[in-house]
Amino acid sequence: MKGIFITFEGPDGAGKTTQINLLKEYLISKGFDVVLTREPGGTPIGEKIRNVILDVENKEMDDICEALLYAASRAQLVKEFILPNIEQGKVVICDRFVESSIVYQGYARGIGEEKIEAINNIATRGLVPDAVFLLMLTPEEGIKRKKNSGKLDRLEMEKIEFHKKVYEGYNRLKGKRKNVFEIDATLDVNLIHNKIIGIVENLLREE
Ligand SMILES: Nc1ncnc2c1ncn2[C@@H]1O[C@H](COP(=O)(O)OP(=O)(O)OP(=O)(O)O)[C@@H](O)[C@H]1O
Ligand SMILES: Cc1cn([C@H]2C[C@H](O)[C@@H](COP(=O)(O)O)O2)c(=O)[nH]c1=O
Repeated sequence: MKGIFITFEGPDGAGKTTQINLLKEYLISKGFDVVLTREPGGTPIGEKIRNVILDVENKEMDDICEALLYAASRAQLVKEFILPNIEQGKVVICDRFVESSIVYQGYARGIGEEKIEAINNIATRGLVPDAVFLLMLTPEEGIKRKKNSGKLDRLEMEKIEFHKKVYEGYNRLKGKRKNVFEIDATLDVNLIHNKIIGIVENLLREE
């Protein structure tokens, strides 16, 4: 059996990591072979790229340079980790994927969705997630959560206007894609988890 590819999206601090870990435990308890990864990063090369992108010292980074670095990390991750694991029949769960680039670089930075898709069609080799869980939370609430939980990276330190555009960008994107499942991230952690399980169970039945 071929594996399944699930991604999590949403503004910073929406609760992706929390839900990814819960979903992993649930699927393992049902006997699935599950692997987790994240973007940017997830491979030795990708983690180096992540450090460059998110370093707060890199204030002068050009927007196109940023978009290409995210795509470079993704290209390595798809080739080295995601595709081989899907081929081996595993459930691959990724913290962010192309949708983040479309929203953060394409919309919030203003590069445009078409250019971001063009770069990323090369990076992903055409791979599309079976399901994208979009955890939606207002920028104010997301940044408050992040500030309470530790240091902010270069993207998280952007002005509130940038985070408002990210929120707007996800709202625009969600209607356009059949594989995107929006979930209210202000709900209780377990309630969100149960909603996700319901959708994943359906997906697994269809496989
Ligand atoms: N449903 C929830 N309600 C309230 N707080 C939550 C909820 N889910 C997660 N949190 C808390 O919000 C903070 C951010 O959660 P988490 O790290 O899972 O978010 P994230 O989306 O992975 O963040 P990032 O944008 O850095 O990837 C953590 O302190 C976590 O405990
Ligand atoms: C994949 C991807 C990510 N981003 C942004 C989103 C976040 O602010 C950071 C990643 O940090 P996280 O704590 O691991 O969520 O990078 C982006 O702008 N574009 C992308 O393609």
